[in-house]
Amino acid sequence: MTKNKIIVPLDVSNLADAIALVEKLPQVSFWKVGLELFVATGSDILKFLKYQQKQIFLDLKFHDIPNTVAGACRSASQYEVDLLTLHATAGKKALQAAVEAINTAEKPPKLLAITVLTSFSSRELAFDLKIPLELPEYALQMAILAQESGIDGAVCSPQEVSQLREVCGKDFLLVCPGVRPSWAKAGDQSRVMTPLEAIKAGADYLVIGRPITAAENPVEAWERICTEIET
Ligand SMILES: O=c1ccn([C@@H]2O[C@H](COP(=O)(O)O)[C@@H](O)[C@H]2O)c(=O)[nH]1
Repeated sequence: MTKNKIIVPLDVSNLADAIALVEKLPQVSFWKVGLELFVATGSDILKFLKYQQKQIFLDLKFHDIPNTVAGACRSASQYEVDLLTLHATAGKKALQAAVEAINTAEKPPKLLAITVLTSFSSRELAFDLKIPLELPEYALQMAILAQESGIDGAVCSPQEVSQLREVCGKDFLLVCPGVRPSWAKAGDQSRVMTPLEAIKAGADYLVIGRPITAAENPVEAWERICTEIET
């Protein structure tokens, strides 16, 4: 079912607001917990989502030396979340250490490597970060690095997903934020596509936040997106 492909981020600053959002949208089966909420509430929100039998994407984007990344992944594994992120730019040794660290967990999460944050434009990548490759090529190289290190999948913009799918194959999980229906504002996202375009391009999951959570009527926004994808 297409709606199971949509992950909604709980980008709020406290547990009460997070619970209110989950209760407002009982149709959503997959929620993302990111830095803002996890730093504020720790594992309480994860326990709540587990109790509600929701799937959980813990998006903490680890980026550190191999030993520290491994320790963070080991600690995160205890929560039995479904997806967990780290940056591909942490490098091969850190990626491999992460894979090894979660292997001993009872129910290890799928690890996803961030390729290039969807808020980045080509211009920022070239001029601010001084990356000498074109953005799509750089995102692809980050995904290949992750795959060769044993990581399960990547987070990328929908604009790069078809190329990553072609090179990395059907079993490599591709999760896309930077998704905007035609009627929603892009905000700080630079590399966007509509939900239908992103699915057609080969994304396994779409992360759609503000178009739903900041809408006047989140339930209506969710249903509108599901209808757009299904038709
Ligand atoms: O490259 C990335 C990686 C993660 N994100 C996260 O996804 C959501 C997107 O929310 P919107 O409101 O739909 O913009 C947010 O939690 C980000 O931290 C991303 O946007 N890009």
